[in-house]
Amino acid sequence: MWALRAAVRPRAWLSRVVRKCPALRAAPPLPPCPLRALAALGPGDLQGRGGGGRGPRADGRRSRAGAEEEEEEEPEDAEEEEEELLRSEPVLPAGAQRVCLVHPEVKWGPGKPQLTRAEWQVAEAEALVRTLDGWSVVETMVVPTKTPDRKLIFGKGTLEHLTERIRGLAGLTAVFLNVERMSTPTKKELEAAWGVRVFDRFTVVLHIFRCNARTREARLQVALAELPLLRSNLKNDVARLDGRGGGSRYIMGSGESFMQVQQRLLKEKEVKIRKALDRLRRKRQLLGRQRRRREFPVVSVVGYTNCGKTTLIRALTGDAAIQPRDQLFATLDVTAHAGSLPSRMTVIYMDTIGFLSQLPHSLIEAFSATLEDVAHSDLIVHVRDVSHPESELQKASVLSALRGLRLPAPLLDSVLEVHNKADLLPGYSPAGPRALAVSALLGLGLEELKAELEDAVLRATGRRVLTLRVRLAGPQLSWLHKEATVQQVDVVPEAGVADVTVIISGSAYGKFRKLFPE
Ligand SMILES: Nc1nc2c(ncn2[C@@H]2O[C@H](COP(=O)(O)OP(=O)(O)OP(=O)(O)O)[C@@H](O)[C@H]2O)c(=O)[nH]1
Ligand SMILES: [Mg+2]
Repeated sequence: MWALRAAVRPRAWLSRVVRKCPALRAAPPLPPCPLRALAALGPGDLQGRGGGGRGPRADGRRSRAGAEEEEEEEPEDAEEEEEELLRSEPVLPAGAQRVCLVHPEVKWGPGKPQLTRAEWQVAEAEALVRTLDGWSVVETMVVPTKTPDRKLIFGKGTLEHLTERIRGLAGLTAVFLNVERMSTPTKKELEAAWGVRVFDRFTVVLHIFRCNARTREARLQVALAELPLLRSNLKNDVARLDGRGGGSRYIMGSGESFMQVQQRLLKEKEVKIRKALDRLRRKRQLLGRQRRRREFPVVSVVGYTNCGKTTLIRALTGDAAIQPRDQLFATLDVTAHAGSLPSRMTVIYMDTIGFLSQLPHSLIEAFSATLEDVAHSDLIVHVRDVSHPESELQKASVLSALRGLRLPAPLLDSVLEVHNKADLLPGYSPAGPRALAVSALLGLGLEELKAELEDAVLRATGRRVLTLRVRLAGPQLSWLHKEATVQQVDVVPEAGVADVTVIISGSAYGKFRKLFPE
């Protein structure tokens, strides 16, 4: 869920990212850079950075805004320094894993999750595992617990029974314990008891994010989210060294122990990452301002992960270079794509990162700034996978996350719901207003959706459809072509005039009246 500029990277850089993440499930090969540049223009950067200028301005004119605001100079070695910050070992092992999924079910008490059901949480955890290439769930165990906050999560008897079952599973290589975050001592004890590596949801989601992050901002955000893990690993390493009498020793002449040096290095790394992120964020904000000045209406497409946001944008824009994938968190970078509505009005669709219920907190914190752009859009489209058994719960998590973004009230009130994957539910029709059923995959219901989008965008942006009489000899007609969307021109030759139907913003209409006051 988050917005950022998809930078066009040199090919070598892309292949390095892919190589670093061998565990990602069969992601289709990245298209060559020029294609990617077309598919993933950054917010507002509609000329693309070296991307060949496929902007909504089909007339090939350059935007006015570009020169008006100075771009902040990036320090020369910024990119190199960022690459250095991003260099670290993957958090999960490479290669195939045979996983036992253990889901602690809290049946009662304050720890009982609201709204969710064990089967759904289990299905979601299984989907997370399946997202990683070569990983499979060989056994799923839903294990009751009254004490999820205790060090070992389960009561003594339950844990013994669980350990026996896990130890009895042939060929097991890891356990995915479906808790948000596990402390290092818990992890160590469980690994010792079960004889395989144990991961929590934070680690698994983080690894998926790491594999899917493409842009500098997304990669830096993952690196920031990774720091708590590095800190707890450090404690672990130091405890081990201490056992051998090494961890608390002073490094010769420095007056600092190994632990202190490592902590200082991590702190310095955090400061550098935050600084680099700030720099990229300021750039994004600048691009956003420029985009707003260009006055293309912006439609943010949000929704639960895997609901079909990217597929819908591909269908609405006809941009075949956009790559949807049957994978959780396929989209990690917010990208902008130009499309046109029935009246030929150009809108920018922002593809965003998907929501997940119980997304680990530090990941939310690391990525939340990229959702800033949603707050600046003119309309939000909430895509829902209505074929999903827990579609209502997914809707509730998305709405609660949207409320958390403190969006302007009119934007929140005007959310348009798109009920996607209707092809999987023959005869489906949405209940309630402001909702439309579509199949983004099969292209069903898209014309109705575009018409609805157009109405909603006109309402939200104060644009109007007007028919203006202009003199053919004067500059009005070409001015309108530049500053508004011309829908129709009816020439009245005997009078030397034309009736021009346009979609025009309030400010452009004001300018028109001032320039041509007859
Ligand atoms: N049957 C059916 N499948 C669809 C439809 N729309 C999308 N899908 C499939 O759903 C899967 C996810 O689609 P995406 O468009 O990548 O979903 P997303 O919401 O962008 O996912 P993330 O970026 O991971 O959050 C893909 O396998 C799509 O082919 C639809 O209308 N019908
Ligand atoms: Mg997507």
